[in-house]
Amino acid sequence: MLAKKIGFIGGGNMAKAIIGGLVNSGKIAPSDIFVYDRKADTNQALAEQYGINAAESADALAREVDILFGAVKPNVILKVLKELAGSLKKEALVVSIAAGVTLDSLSSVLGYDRKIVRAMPNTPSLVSEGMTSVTPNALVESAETDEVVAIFESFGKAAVVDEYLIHSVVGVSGSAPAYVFMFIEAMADAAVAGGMPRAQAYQFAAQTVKGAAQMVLTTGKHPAELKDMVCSPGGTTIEAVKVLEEKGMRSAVIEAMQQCMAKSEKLSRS
Ligand SMILES: NC(=O)C1=CN([C@@H]2O[C@H](COP(=O)(O)OP(=O)(O)OC[C@H]3O[C@@H](n4cnc5c(N)ncnc54)[C@H](OP(=O)(O)O)[C@@H]3O)[C@@H](O)[C@H]2O)C=CC1
Ligand SMILES: O=C(O)[C@@H]1CCC=N1
Repeated sequence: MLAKKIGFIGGGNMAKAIIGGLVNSGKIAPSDIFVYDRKADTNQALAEQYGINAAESADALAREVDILFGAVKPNVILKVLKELAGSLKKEALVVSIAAGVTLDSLSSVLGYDRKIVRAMPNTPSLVSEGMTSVTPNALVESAETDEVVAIFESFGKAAVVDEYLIHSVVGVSGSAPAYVFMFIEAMADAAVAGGMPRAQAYQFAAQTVKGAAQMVLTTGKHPAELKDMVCSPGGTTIEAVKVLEEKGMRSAVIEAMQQCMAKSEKLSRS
């Protein structure tokens, strides 16, 4: 059990995924989790769903917690953290999950003596399959970094990365569930076109993506070798592979991710 009080400023999609993952892990008591969103109904819904505490204000939450997650949009996070900085406990650690907001800009509003971690999680955290990067500033001790990694590992995988790699992380895991959902939706559409009921099509497509991912993670084989194992000579799969190559699937994915990473870089300069 983690004997720390953890707070969330912002109770939107990502905060909900982390809170859900943490509570489901059983590694922290829901009574040690606090949330403050500017919408009262969001606070109430999260408190009811997960048995956590809804704080009365951002300041009240900041005074209470040992680890504070900044889970508001990148364009407001600096203003929000600046306003509550004076209420934080001296030793409290701040974890920002905002895309494109650098450790330096976070320090500029929280104080250069504040322990800060930049993290980039993703929404599969909600089903305990998250992938999160963790980047501490120089003041964070290694035991504290381990603690933050352990928090994220309670609902998935986590790894420490250098700050310059965060743009790649945004592209390959932070934003990536969206592209995978589009892929699943497109596969299901084709199955529906072939006559399969919609719900069954989603089940077949999603389980196949999950199984293929599991093969990459557990067999140690190159993805190309795994693809070759599916392509029977003169068979069905190679026909699909040919069309995906003709339509430029690989370059579409690479270019899409490069745009995503470029936006992450642009956000960090603004
Ligand atoms: N969604 C994702 O997959 C991922 C998101 N992130 C990062 O997580 C952060 C949150 O993203 P996401 O959850 O998608 O966004 P959401 O818009 O879903 O959540 C943000 C929440 O914060 C609320 N909020 C805004 N201002 C304040 C304030 N001053 N005080 C308290 N609450 C406030 C918003 O309310 P309102 O709706 O009224 O504005 C909203 O409910 C972003 O910085 C994003 O970069 C990182 C990785 C993945
Ligand atoms: O779209 C966004 O900006 C956020 C960051 C990573 C995933 N969602």
